[in-house]
Amino acid sequence: MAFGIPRPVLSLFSKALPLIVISFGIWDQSADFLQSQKVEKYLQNFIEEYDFIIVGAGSAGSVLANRLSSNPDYKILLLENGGNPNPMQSVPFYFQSMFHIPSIDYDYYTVPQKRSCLSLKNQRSFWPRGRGLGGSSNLNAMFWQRSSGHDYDRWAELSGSADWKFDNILRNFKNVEDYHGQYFNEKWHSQDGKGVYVSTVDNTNLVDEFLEAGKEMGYPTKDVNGNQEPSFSRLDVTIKDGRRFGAYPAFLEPVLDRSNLYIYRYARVTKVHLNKKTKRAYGVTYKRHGIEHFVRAKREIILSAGVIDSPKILQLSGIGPKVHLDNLGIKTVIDLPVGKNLQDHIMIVFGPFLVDAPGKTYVPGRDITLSTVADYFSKRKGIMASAIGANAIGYIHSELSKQRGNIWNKSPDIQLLLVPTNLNVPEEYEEFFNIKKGVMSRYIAGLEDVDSFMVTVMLGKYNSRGEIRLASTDPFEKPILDPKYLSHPDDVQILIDGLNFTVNMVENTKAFQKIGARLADRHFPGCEKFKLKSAQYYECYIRQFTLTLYHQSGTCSMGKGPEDPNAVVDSKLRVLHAKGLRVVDASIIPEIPNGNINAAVMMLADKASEFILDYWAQVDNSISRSQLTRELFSVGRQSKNSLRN
Ligand SMILES: Cc1cc2nc3c(=O)[nH]c(=O)nc-3n(C[C@H](O)[C@H](O)[C@H](O)COP(=O)(O)OP(=O)(O)OC[C@H]3O[C@@H](n4cnc5c(N)ncnc54)[C@H](O)[C@@H]3O)c2cc1C
Repeated sequence: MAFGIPRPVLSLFSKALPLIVISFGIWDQSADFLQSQKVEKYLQNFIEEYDFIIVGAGSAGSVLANRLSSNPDYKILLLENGGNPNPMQSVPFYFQSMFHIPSIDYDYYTVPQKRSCLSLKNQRSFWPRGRGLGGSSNLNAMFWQRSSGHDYDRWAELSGSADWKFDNILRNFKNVEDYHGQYFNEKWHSQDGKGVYVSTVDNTNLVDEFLEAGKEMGYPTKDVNGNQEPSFSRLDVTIKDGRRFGAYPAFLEPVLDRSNLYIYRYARVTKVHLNKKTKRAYGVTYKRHGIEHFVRAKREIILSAGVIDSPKILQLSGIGPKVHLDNLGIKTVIDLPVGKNLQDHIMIVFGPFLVDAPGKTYVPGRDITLSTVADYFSKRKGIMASAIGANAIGYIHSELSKQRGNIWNKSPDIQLLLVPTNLNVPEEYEEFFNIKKGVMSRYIAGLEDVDSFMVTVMLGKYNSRGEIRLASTDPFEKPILDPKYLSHPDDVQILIDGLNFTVNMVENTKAFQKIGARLADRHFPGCEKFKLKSAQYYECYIRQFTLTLYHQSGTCSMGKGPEDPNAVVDSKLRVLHAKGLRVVDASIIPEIPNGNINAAVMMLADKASEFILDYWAQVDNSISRSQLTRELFSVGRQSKNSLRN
């Protein structure tokens, strides 16, 4: 008989884990410091120059560095503010234990939200963001979701370019994945050993019940990563042999020996320099181990610092809303809506749903045994080989969406995620999500050892719009983040529909009735005055327990061009009115797709690399190199046919 590791021991372990991570971080940074000293003298005497400078080595930056350095004629510099991925990040089960550790997480918080996040400390949502080679792909929950094709057809509409239609980006999705999941079909997937390794989660607790219940509700079991329709499926993840497989092993590690790819770790970019007259971006300032440097770009600078830091760097460089920059005394070089259009996926962790079927769900403290741990480290299997135990997913339309009609021409607006795990480590949850002390333990009091599960209900379409602004001109100060969660009434209604659907599915389908599944008969703290399962109760739950699913996007939105008041970049991701400057990361997303966005970010980076390589191949074929250099650095005397890029 196996004995569970008691909850206090689990708790102690999750507190000790950061120490191991921090120690590695100190060692890694010191090693980088010593190594950097070798080139420091050289750097002080010369201005370095590269064809392309990529800022940020996250999901997007890693793809770009890989693709652009495939041309040996191009000299690429990749500047990354963090170090190597931490070995502890490879264990999927440690997912949330990696939050708040400065060497790997930026540890951002929003400003207090007005009518949402009520159970969170100071009503502030905690936004972890990954730091280091691989960026947020080192810190994420590893769910691999492409979203609905309709979402990309919408990008094409918003950008005015057919380049972004689903049919025209399917190739890019295939380019970035190495698919070993449950639904291999070469029309939709690629399995060529390149790209991110995708598998299907191997723990199957409650999966049959969930998929059967989905069918009873009218949703077939299908590949949600092919031509997505409203349907249910087991969950695909970026996990290989029980280990996280992020952007670093997929795109950077295989090309570290390319002699034309230079990677500076612990290098934080603080400014992009633009020629005042021509608006050509010609270099960046970065700080590495306390020393400031300037480096020049011959062809392009590409910002891939993520949805928070790319707009921040632009604003610090004078590219942003004039009113905001004026307030801070920054001279506006280009007036653009940088930082606006902030979107996110709100998740409501809903439940607990109790079941009369012992062993069907994970009860930490009972089911995490020494042999679970031994199994993981010897066979890389079991609950520790998944992020939060989540193992199945569904995409549905809200009632609101159905009422508005035409559902076959638009993407499902709700995602459901099955998490067959009891919430019995309340203190950890409070810490992970910045929840007020005691809220979770009050909510689950008495249910700690009961078999139960949760369903996360995710708002697939974000109708509210938030923004990111600088707090000051200090590049090291965190910016002001305001998602304005639930400020649009549709967002509340869609989530209410999602909670309603979930209770209906759990309590009224044969598949779940067989195991006696039902919503626990208790109120979420703060919602006691509402009748359980009423619309008012659901709204209260949603406003109390508003959590992010960490998919912030849209702050340097792609649009139709200079006439589009919402656009920061055009359909080729070039910053409007500038030359030699692109943004390529989650910030260019004009409208958030309905699935987790890592796949979309890698896809868009692959697409951007095609734009860049095609463009420069044409340029190189049409003019000589010396002419090219003259073109790029002529100050105030750009020739008539000067390059738009
Ligand atoms: C906790 C968490 C869970 C998530 N779960 C999932 C999931 O399960 N599935 C999914 O699809 N998506 C998930 N996501 C979202 C997804 O991982 C991100 O949207 C995606 O990785 C963003 O990629 P990016 O290239 O835009 O930015 P990032 O990957 O964040 O990369 C930005 C990089 O730029 C670097 N940088 C920042 N500022 C500077 C600077 N000034 N100078 C130099 N470098 C800089 C950063 O250190 C970082 O490495 C999750 C995200 C988080 C944070």
